[in-house]
Amino acid sequence: MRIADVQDGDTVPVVRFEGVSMRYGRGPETLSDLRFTLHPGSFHFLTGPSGAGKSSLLKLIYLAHRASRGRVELFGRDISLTRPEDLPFVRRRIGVVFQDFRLLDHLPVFDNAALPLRIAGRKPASYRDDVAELLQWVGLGERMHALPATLSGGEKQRLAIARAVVDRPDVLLADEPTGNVDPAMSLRLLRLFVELNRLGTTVLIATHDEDLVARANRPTLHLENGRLVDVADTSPEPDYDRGYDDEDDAEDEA
Ligand SMILES: Nc1ncnc2c1ncn2[C@@H]1O[C@H](COP(=O)(O)OP(=O)(O)OP(=O)(O)O)[C@@H](O)[C@H]1O
Repeated sequence: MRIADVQDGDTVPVVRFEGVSMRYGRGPETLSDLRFTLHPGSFHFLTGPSGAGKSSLLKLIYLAHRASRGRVELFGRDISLTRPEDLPFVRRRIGVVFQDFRLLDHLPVFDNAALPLRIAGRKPASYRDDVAELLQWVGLGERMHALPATLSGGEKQRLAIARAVVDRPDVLLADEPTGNVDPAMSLRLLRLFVELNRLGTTVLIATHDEDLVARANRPTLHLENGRLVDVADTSPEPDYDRGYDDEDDAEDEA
């Protein structure tokens, strides 16, 4: 699949970049003339060498940074015309896994994972079982009462993922979500992202994990020096379960 392969449809795109550039301060352009569209329910990887601008692109979508040129649309709205007081509502529709996790150190694992639900005003009784099940799935079932400071890097990463997906956001942005986990857990997390996508979430994952990209067989946005370039589609058929079966699940969850 090539980046120009944008499906036509009547639905409003979730993300649309038209000639978007950005720079940090007065520095050179970090991203230049980006044009792409993410349609509802799509699943893309974002690849490219270190420093190519992957995290910066995610920051633009998450509204943590403004474009210096061009037009960024989220959910059909031109972000430059959106009132500042409305931006938190836009952001709430986006689940993010940051490279540095951004966990709340004073809250135990369970409360960190459940935070988006609490912010949305849900009562704990309505989500307790769902959050526990999700934490079980990401291998943190035994660590629900632990504080983040006592978790390994991989555990923190899995907690950050659980928090990002728990409220089934309209969009999931994940920056190197499998950077700290072993290959079996990486596949498990891929299955979580695929399932979330099946339920309707638009997914964009920045990664260096070539195995993950090959297994998922989803279209790729590829950055080089801050510009999107076409990549040839050489992926095999989707194969989420290779080397991984339900018995493994049962063992992990036992
Ligand atoms: N806060 C910042 N201030 C100034 N320059 C920055 C800032 N953040 C990133 N950059 C620069 O922007 C460029 C793109 O960085 P970015 O983190 O987006 O790349 P990346 O593709 O995500 O890299 P990696 O794969 O290593 O995470 C790099 O040259 C980086 O040094």
